[in-house]
Amino acid sequence: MRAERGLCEVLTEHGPARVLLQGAHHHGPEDTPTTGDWLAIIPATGADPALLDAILPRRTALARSSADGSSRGQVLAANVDTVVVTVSLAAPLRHTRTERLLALAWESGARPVVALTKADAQADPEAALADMRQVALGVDVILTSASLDQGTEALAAVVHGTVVLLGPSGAGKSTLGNRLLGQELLATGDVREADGKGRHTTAWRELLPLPGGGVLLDTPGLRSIGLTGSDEGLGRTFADVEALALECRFGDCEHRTEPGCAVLDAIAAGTLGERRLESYRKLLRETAWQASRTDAKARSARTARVKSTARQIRDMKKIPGNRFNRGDQ
Ligand SMILES: Nc1nc2c(ncn2[C@@H]2O[C@H](COP(=O)(O)OP(=O)(O)OP(=O)(O)O)[C@@H](O)[C@H]2O)c(=O)[nH]1
Ligand SMILES: [Zn+2]
Repeated sequence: MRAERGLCEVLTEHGPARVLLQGAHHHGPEDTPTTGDWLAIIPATGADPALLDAILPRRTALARSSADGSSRGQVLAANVDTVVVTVSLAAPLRHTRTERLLALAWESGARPVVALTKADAQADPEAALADMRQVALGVDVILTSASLDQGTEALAAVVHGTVVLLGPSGAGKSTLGNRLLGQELLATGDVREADGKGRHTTAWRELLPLPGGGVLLDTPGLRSIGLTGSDEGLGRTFADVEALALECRFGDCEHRTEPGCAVLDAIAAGTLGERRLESYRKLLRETAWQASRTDAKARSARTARVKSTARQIRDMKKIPGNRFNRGDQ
């Protein structure tokens, strides 16, 4: 359920228990339990406390790179199935931020869903919905309003397993979480303003059971998460741009002024928004920087691999009737 220095709280078949982390489990993120992990523990005997034996392999891992620049990211939550990217309609939409969170979700191995919150605060929520569907490709986008009691069931229908809510402060994550839980278990902005404690008072790590099955995972660390040093997640988020880029004449096309650039052609034709390309570039720069910081060699190897694959695909296409050009490659 939660891990603090040297100690973690777990749920066992007999209820909650405290487990001591031994020295061997303090080396890296893979050896440190995090919320959502499955652990093998050595039960307490007599005066001896329960001990951590092993962390089971993680199906998914939401991570951010460590602030000290060390090469391994900090895993903020393990085994998350659904990431609800929460976007408030009460403020101007900032798509790059949404795309960053979508990339992070794909990267983790979980399935993202977008929840548009505060639909009551929008003059034209349907237009915002249509807009978001262009940003969140291949992702369910659900319009919700806690004030109007809208969208909770639709959202509950598309989330499964272990669920986390990601989004900026004030987006309505806690409010939405309470709707999914069917109880006021998370402190929302109103409460925080009333008791004067300010933001981020949800300073616990918890797994809260959802009425339809699964759990809601709420950890404070997830509230300020950024991108980790890999761009697989970006590839999923910007599948439209990446597919076009494969059609560019030059394998290392930067889609700026190059002739035969399929990306620029699509922008000129109005089938790809310019903002989308800018966002893609910005996030690529971020991951490139993160990646070069964490593992420059792996990064350049990957870049070379992608380029040569793109080149091969293009070369094959130039040869009519090429056996590699039948659509099954
Ligand atoms: N009008 C309107 N306001 C809402 C809605 N949902 C949440 N709010 C308000 O938005 C504010 C922030 O909501 P929270 O749920 O606390 O937001 P949060 O994302 O959990 O914020 P942090 O804990 O700071 O990350 C509160 O004052 C809520 O009452 C909604 O559907 N409509
Ligand atoms: Zn191009």
